[in-house]
Amino acid sequence: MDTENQEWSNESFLGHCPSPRSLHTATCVGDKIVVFGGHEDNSAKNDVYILDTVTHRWTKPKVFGTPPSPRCAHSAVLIDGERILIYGGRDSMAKGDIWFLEVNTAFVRLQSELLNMEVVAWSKGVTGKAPRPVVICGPSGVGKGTLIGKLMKDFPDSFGFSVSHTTRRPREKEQDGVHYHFTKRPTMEKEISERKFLESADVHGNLYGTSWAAVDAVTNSGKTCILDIDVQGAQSVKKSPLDAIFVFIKPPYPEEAELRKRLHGRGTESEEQIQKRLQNAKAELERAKDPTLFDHILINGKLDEAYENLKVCHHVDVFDKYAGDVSRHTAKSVCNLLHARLDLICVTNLAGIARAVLDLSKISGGAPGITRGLNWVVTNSRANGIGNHNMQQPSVSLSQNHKLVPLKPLVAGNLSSTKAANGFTR
Ligand SMILES: Nc1nc2c(ncn2[C@@H]2O[C@H](COP(=O)(O)OP(=O)(O)O)[C@@H](O)[C@H]2O)c(=O)[nH]1
Ligand SMILES: Nc1ncnc2c1ncn2[C@@H]1O[C@H](COP(=O)(O)OP(=O)(O)O)[C@@H](O)[C@H]1O
Repeated sequence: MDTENQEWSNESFLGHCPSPRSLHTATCVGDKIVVFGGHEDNSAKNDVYILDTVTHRWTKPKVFGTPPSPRCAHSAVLIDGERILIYGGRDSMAKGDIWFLEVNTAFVRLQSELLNMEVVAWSKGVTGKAPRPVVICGPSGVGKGTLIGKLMKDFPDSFGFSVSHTTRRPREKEQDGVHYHFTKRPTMEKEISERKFLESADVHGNLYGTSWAAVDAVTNSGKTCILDIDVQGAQSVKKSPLDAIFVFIKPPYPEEAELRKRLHGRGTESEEQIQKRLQNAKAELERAKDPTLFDHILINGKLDEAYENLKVCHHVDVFDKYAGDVSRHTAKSVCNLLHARLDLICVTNLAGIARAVLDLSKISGGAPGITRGLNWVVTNSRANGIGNHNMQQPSVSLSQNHKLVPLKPLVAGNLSSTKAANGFTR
């Protein structure tokens, strides 16, 4: 439809077009239209297609991250020209989850430039302050594996390990898929060139890397993701949007002698390999002095003490997880919320019974990890007052036949005036 001349035309298009479908969404992003999901022949879909309205060409973009489950009848709205928020929908059951399809974030632009193709990236939306991933670094033999093992054993429901890929040979007790994904160098190099890795590095003569899938598997389960990677990897992750906490583990003095003793005690490396690891340890300890990289430096002298200290680093985050709890919101924070109206999305069911506002003003993270900091405010639209709010996710019935609507900015001025531009009263 030419909206200037008010004329319909039947256009032809090039490229890889989506199969016929219904109940999908088509979201305008500049000159492009991004189509997601929908319904075809009794099954829901979760694929993504992009139509360039200038060149009239369809493309199936390269997709990073784990996509949401197939769905139709969902809602979609573009946020800040960068990412499409996808809410709810259904396959055989109604859904109330939130996803972000990043179409123009820094991460997507970089990947698109590197691959010279259309790229999109999925990130799961999480309400409240979901736990931040934790990157653990330290020289070989310092006790990273031992400390992480204790944490995972004591808190299996809270922490999940990002299983790296490596080209080194498995040690006697190591299991493929649990400690590492053991692979061959040509295979890993090919996968790195296909951009399946968040970061990778040559360490002690072997390739190591964290795949997007490894991080997604943990973050999508809602657990805190723990990454055991070297300092080069930490530097790459620092530049990514993963928003992690960085912990460096140091040996007690004399550092080199202690590492040598522990590596000999572990008995998993040859003398030559131990020498190489000790040599690299010097550089790693030096790099750890960079005050911009690490949030916490822990000395693993007495194991129990180091473990208690490590738990303190994590506890900060475990408590953060609950800081966004609905019950903690006060009337004051709702007023603040109204001031951040450009960041709000309204969800209304067609029966008009209930209305929910999703506050996006505090979101953080994003692909390749989750997007955290979302908050729901449910209001009773009949009462038309945000005064009798409660903070909770809409019921699943709200997840059908809904629409996502970006709210308009408030009129300038004091909120205590009787009525705001959108009809909400205080
Ligand atoms: N960059 C990067 N480093 C990794 C990864 N996985 C493990 N490493 C690091 O590689 C180094 C060697 O690990 P490993 O062979 O298990 O030996 P260990 O450190 O002596 O237990 C350690 O510094 C690990 O932190 C990864 O995915 N990426
Ligand atoms: N605090 C500690 N004191 C003494 N030995 C330790 C301590 N922490 C770990 N170890 C031992 O040191 C060796 C290396 O530990 P490991 O966890 O494999 O190190 P990393 O994963 O950093 O290479 C293991 O044999 C482990 O039992």
